[in-house]
Amino acid sequence: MANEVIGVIGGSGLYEMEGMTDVAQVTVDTPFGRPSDEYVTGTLDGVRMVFLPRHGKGHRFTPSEVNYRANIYGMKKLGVTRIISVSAVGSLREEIVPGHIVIPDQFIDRTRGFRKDTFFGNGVVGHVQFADPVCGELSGLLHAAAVEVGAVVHRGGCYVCMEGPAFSTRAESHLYRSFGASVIGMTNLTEAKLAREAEICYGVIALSTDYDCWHDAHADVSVEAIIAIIKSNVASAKKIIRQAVSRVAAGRACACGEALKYAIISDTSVIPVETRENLELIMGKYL
Ligand SMILES: CSC[C@H]1O[C@H](OP(=O)(O)O)[C@H](O)[C@@H]1O
Ligand SMILES: Nc1ncnc2[nH]cnc12
Repeated sequence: MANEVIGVIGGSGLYEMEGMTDVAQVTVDTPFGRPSDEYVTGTLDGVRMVFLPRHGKGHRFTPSEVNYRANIYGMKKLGVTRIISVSAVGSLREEIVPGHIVIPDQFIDRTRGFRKDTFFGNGVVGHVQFADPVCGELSGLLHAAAVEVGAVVHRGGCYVCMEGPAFSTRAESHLYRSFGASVIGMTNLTEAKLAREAEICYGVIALSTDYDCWHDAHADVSVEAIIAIIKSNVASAKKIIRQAVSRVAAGRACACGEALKYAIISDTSVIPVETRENLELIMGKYL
């Protein structure tokens, strides 16, 4: 585990990670602007960790305002090779009861282009594979950890990533159900894309907090109800992280660490100097 650093991005209701030792607050500068907050570095059961609250402490950024590029860049700069996202999601399936955990393995993009969701552009073009958008190895660990701590967990499932910040209309909620999707949220797809481009493994612990607004026998989603469920389940999410982190092996057997190897199509001899400098950390070895 010597060189492995695990990042945790905390979503709604998870603004800090207790239990770490050697804790430090780190401000990270990036070519893409400011991350959501200071990163908190430390050690959890002997494993080096970096924590970042996605919406900032005090929940200051909407899902569209979060600077996902800066957040992922900062993780890379701090040496993170695997990111665990903890997120609140609405359930689109009867069997995913509020309080259950889902480890999603697919996404549907319903964002509207307001977010910067790629490091490419400004003279360098690349296309990463994204057929399997989360790291299978890390997701397997998260699933096993959830089982071990006694959570009710669903392995796999499709996460619809909507723009927000308003929740869905009832017609949209039924539409997503007709797609066969499992859960809905507003953040994870954007992060997963950038993590892939940064060659960082990405896995999600999604906490089902509500039945969105499709279910006749349950109240429509509200922030109040979401927060209540998060409060009673956040301890379980933290246990899952701790359990998963203790099982992470040194070295990665997955392909996430080479995601850019065959992705860049630009003639690297014509990449502008500033672009090259900004992307040195992310893809310098390929340019
Ligand atoms: C507070 S309800 C909606 C909010 O919760 C989820 O956030 P996160 O993914 O950061 O846990 C959802 O995506 C919305 O941003
Ligand atoms: N129903 C819902 N829609 C979108 N994001 C959510 N996060 C938690 N519940 C949600």
